[in-house]
Order: sequence, then C-alpha cells, then structure tokens
Amino acid sequence: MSSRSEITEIPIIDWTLIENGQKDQFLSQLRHAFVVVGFAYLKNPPVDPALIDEMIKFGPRLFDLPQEEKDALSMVNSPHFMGYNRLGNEITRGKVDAREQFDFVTDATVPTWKKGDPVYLKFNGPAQWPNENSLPGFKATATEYLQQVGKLGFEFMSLLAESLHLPRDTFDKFYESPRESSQHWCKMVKYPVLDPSQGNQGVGPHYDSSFLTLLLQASAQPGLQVQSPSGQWIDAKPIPGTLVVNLGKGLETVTRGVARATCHRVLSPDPALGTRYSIPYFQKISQSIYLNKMVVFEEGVPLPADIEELVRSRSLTDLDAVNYSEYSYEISGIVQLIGRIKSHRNVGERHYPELTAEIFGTKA
Ligand SMILES: O=C(O)CCC(=O)C(=O)O
Ligand SMILES: [Fe+2]
Repeated sequence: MSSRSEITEIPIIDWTLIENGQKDQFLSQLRHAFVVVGFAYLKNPPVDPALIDEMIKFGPRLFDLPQEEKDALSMVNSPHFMGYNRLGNEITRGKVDAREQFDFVTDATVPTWKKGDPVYLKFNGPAQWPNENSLPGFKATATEYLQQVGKLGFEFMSLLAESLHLPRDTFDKFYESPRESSQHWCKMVKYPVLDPSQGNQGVGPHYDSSFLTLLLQASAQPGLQVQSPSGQWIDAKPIPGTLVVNLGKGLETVTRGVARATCHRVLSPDPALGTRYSIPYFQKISQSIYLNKMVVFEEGVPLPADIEELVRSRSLTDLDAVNYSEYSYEISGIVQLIGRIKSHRNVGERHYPELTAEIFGTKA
C-alpha cells in the first residue's frame, strides 16, 4: 500500500488468526486497517454467539415496551446520560437524528461524584434498567454481553498497541485503575423507516468519543456509512458473525493522528427493508486525564518505517464531522460531557446548567 489509493471497502479481519497462531498476520492487517481506514469488521470475535443472538432478540422487545414504561426510564432524569430517548430527542451537527435509543452501563465500581468533586465525575453512575417483570433476563443478558465485549475491548487495545510497535500495556494508563473497574457502556438503538419528507438522518456525521467502539449490527438492514479519506461514503453493511470496530477521537489524539478516528453516519432504513437495530459498545476512558499530555508517539521521534509508510499513503481531506476536537487542550471528562450535552441538550440543562449555557452561548 505504498501508493495513494482510494478506500472503497472496509477490511475484514478474522479473530481466528489469533487463535491459530497467525498473530503477525492479524497485527499487520490491524495496522493497515486502523492507520489507513479507521474501521474494520472483526470476524469470529471471542464473544459467545448465543449471547449475541440473545442480545439481538432483546432489541425489538425492548422498544416494544409500552411508551409509559420507556418514558419512565427517560435519560433526562440521569446525570450519567443513561436511559431512554424518544425519537427526535438527539442532535448531531445541529440536526435532529431519527433514532430511538436506550443507553446502559454495567454497575459502577469506580467512585462516583460527591460534593466538591469536579463536575465531570457525575458522568459515572448507574443505568436505568427496565422492570425485570417487563423484560425478564434483560439486565443479566446485557450485563454479561457488556462484560464479554468489554474484555474483548481491552484485549483488542493491547493488540492494537502491538500492531503499532508499542508495548502491549501502552493504553492501560488511560483507563480507570485498575482497568477492570471501568464501567462498560452500550446503547440499544432503533432506526425506524421515515417518510421521505422527514429526511434520512438516522444519525448525522460524527466521530466517536474515546478510544474504541465495537458495534453489533443487530438486524439485516444497511444504513451505516463510513467516510473515506477523499470524502466518499462507503456502506458498512451488516455481516453476520462480525462486530464493526472503529476508533474514537481520544485515541486519534494520543497517537497524534497515527491511528484514525473516522467520520461515520447512519441513514434511515429503506422503507422496503424495515426497521434497523444496532448495539454499539463504547469503551470508557478515565475522565481525569489530559490526553494531549499523554501522547504515545513523541513529537520529533521518527515513526517505525512501516507505520510511516501507511501514514504517507493516506490523503486525508476535511471530513464532515467536527466533534471532540477539544481533546487537544481540555481534560477528558469535560470533553466527553461536551459531546453528550451537544447530543442531549435537555439532559445538560437539567444536570449541568452552567456548562450547557457555556456550550450553547446562552450564559447570562
Ligand atoms: O447504529 C450504528 O450503526 C452506528 C451508531 C453510531 O455511530 C453511534 O451511535 O455512535
Ligand atoms: Fe458513532
């Protein structure tokens, strides 16, 4: 890949390479995927396929709960941005997204906010789970799924470090300590078919926040698109037996742009195909660190030759997403809050009135 070539599809990397002793091949594919593309499918991920099926089946059942039950779990009641959002309650790049969603986390084992603590520590805290009688087994299944995907996420980051010729534990210092105490966060998302007069923004162009997203496409409908370096939108169609992996703006910041956060969006499903479901897992990093002061590739030190070659092969243009650029100067917790408040202004106004007024320029 020494010439500048356009990206037309998303690479597929098979986890069985690791299990079959072909780790070097896996690492080389990883290096290419995350330096050049920023997205890959991970085939045969080490997550129990029966558990994945159970999670997929819970999607429609969760959204089919009576509206009052869903509204009782409304995110506006949660300073941790956990819970339910009706259709039309979320904004990306100033435009309304057409998706309904629940955000969940595993129970907190990290200290949560107390009086006198920095405001961003309020971000840690419990989920709002549906009543067990309404959806028996859901909390247990989602918690087990989050544990397995969370474990994969940490292992993936160790492999990514190796693929960049860095020590395996390079990224450990960015998590809560010990990293096993981190909360694991996912969303269950439903994208309904829209009337063409309502547009087609399932979710607008954006970067993800922290280090790593592991996305389970939980139905057969396409919709996810990834922006290539030259600005073309590439379909990331669901492939059964895979998770879609992408990197967030936090990781791009600490690798000084070597590993790419890639702009992506979701188009509302085609009316002929019906509702689309997805379940993204977002790996959480510590709120109390300045990523710009903890870079893993020092300025002025040459990159390893194979990485340098991949970096040179990219021809990056300005893409459509603009979010999370604050990592270059601001503490991580505030950057994450800014992102969440921009997406969910009503939650910001209720729980973080000062920061929300600052973000929207409405401060008196
Ligand atoms: O639903 C999807 O396929 C992707 C969702 C997404 O990009 C996000 O929630 O950050
Ligand atoms: Fe995303």
